[in-house]
Amino acid sequence: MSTATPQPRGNHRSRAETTMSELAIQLTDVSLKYNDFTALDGVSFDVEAGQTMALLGHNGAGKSSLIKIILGLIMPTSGTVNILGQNAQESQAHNSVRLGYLPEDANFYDKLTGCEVLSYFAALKGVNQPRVASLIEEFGLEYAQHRQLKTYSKGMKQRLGVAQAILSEPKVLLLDEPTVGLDPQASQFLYGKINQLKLAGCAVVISTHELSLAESHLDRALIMAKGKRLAIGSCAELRNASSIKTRIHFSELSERVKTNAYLQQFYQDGLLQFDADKKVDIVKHLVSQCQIFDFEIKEPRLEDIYHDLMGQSLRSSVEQS
Ligand SMILES: Nc1ncnc2c1ncn2[C@@H]1O[C@H](COP(=O)(O)OP(=O)(O)OP(=O)(O)O)[C@@H](O)[C@H]1O
Repeated sequence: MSTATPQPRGNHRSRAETTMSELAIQLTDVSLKYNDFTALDGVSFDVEAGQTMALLGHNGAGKSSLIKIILGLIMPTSGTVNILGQNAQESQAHNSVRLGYLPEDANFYDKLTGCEVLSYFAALKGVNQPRVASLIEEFGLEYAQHRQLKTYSKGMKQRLGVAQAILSEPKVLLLDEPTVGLDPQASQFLYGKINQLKLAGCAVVISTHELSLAESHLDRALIMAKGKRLAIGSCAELRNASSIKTRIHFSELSERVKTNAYLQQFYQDGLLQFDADKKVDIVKHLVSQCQIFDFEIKEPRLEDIYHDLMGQSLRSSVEQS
């Protein structure tokens, strides 16, 4: 089983350089049992302020359970959870303003209007009415704000749910499958909003099955399988952990590549195929030694990496049984 452990990350500071106060979310060795069933098994990860972490995994992998633990809604059976520098359970009341949460299948009382729902949460969180009005407008719900929720479509309810989650401009935002039911424009708008919050220092955790959408917006991903951490890292780090090769296609004659002492080991079926961490060296050789400038690099997408790592995990658990 491949596991990408957190390495010093491109633009990000290494763990040693990150001070405790910048770690918005910190879970250490967290396990959770529902009666005899182990839903989470020794999961550790952290999220820095201003970073987006995607939670990925099969149905029942434990993503929603992790989010509820971060919120302090359920207690882990063991392990520690620190949110914004405080223990999650002890600081639950205080955190209700600093944390924003969109539950999976968010359901509000459907006799209320959209405006009433947001105003209710605004009152709970001490948020003023102009903020409610501006979110209703931004999320394209102005025309329906005085209609009861039972007249809303799924996507309209989801927009309202996301508006509710970011109402108090939280320091930690937890979104459980936020793009389900959203049309492509609304999804892009949501990720745009998330980017704004990140710039303001918000740590964002998104549980999602929509990998291609999440890929360009996440800083790191945590891949869960059967309650365990399967892999964690940036897309580049996960690529390195995956067995899927990066490929370079070139339109020019490949004779120079075939005969190059370094490149020939990666040459196969008319293209170069190699592990992601060799990319820089290979491109340097192509350009400086072979004078080949017209080529296309095809890196594995997050979805391919996900399936590969899940497959490796499945094979390893079959071998162990
Ligand atoms: N209250 C509960 N009582 C018993 N088992 C539970 C409870 N809540 C969740 N589980 C179990 O814990 C496991 C993890 O559930 P969880 O909802 O965290 O998964 P998930 O990764 O969010 O799944 P999905 O992608 O389907 O939403 C599942 O096997 C689920 O059946």
